[in-house]
Amino acid sequence: MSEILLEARNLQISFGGVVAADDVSLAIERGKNLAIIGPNGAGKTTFLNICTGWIKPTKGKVYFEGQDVTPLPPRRIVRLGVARAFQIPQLFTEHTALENLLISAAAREQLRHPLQDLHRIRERAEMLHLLDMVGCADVADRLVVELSEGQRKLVDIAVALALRPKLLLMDEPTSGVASSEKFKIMEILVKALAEAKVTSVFVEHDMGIVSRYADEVAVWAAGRLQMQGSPEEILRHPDVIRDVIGEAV
Ligand SMILES: Nc1ncnc2c1ncn2[C@@H]1O[C@H](COP(=O)(O)OP(=O)(O)OP(=O)(O)O)[C@@H](O)[C@H]1O
Repeated sequence: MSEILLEARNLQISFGGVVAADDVSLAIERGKNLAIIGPNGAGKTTFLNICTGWIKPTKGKVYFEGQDVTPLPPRRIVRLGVARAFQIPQLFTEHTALENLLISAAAREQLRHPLQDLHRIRERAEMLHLLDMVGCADVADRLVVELSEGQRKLVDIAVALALRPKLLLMDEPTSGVASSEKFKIMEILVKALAEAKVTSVFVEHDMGIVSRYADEVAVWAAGRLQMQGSPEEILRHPDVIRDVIGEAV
């Protein structure tokens, strides 16, 4: 039986004259990979920012595992199990890949001075396993600044998984990566999410990626959720082809 992990109800927010969320209601099922598609400025990132508590809606609510998380600060929402990965990986570039995961583990365990106490963090084996899950075990001791963009994306996902999330929200996980590498990264990512039993939402502009890796697709336009359904149904819809994709996938 399907179970709702996160539910947004009637979200509303405007920035000046721009309506970035206009009565948005969306339910995310546990265990699914949901893709969000839509033109630039449609409000996709705003939706993720509301779910993580970074932006507070003027109306509407977000429920995570049935709990109203709308008024909570972002760090409390992270602790409940909602993690975020960004279009540009948010990593400490002068630290190694493993150290970045250890810092994440330290944040999870609420250690006060993670950077000073890195060698004392006990979760080393768990972090090495996460790096292995994203195919980056061999670069564990390399500085992030030396890694390829693709490796940084994967390490960034491992850093998010180090928080032991139940839900991972991602803004264009494969952007900035050569198209030949995109599918390889998504393949690794989707496998790692399944192994860690993490539900995901990812904003994506590449319809090839959406059709292959999303279980469900939500279409955004002008701050509104226009439709939601299976990739087969959504990517063939004439309105989606006309307004979002430009041509059939
Ligand atoms: N903090 C903010 N202050 C002012 N305007 C904002 C803010 N955040 C978003 N907006 C505006 O709200 C609208 C929706 O932005 P958002 O980033 O959510 O769109 P998007 O669908 O993610 O776009 P893209 O695909 O280009 O990333 C845009 O017009 C944007 O300029």
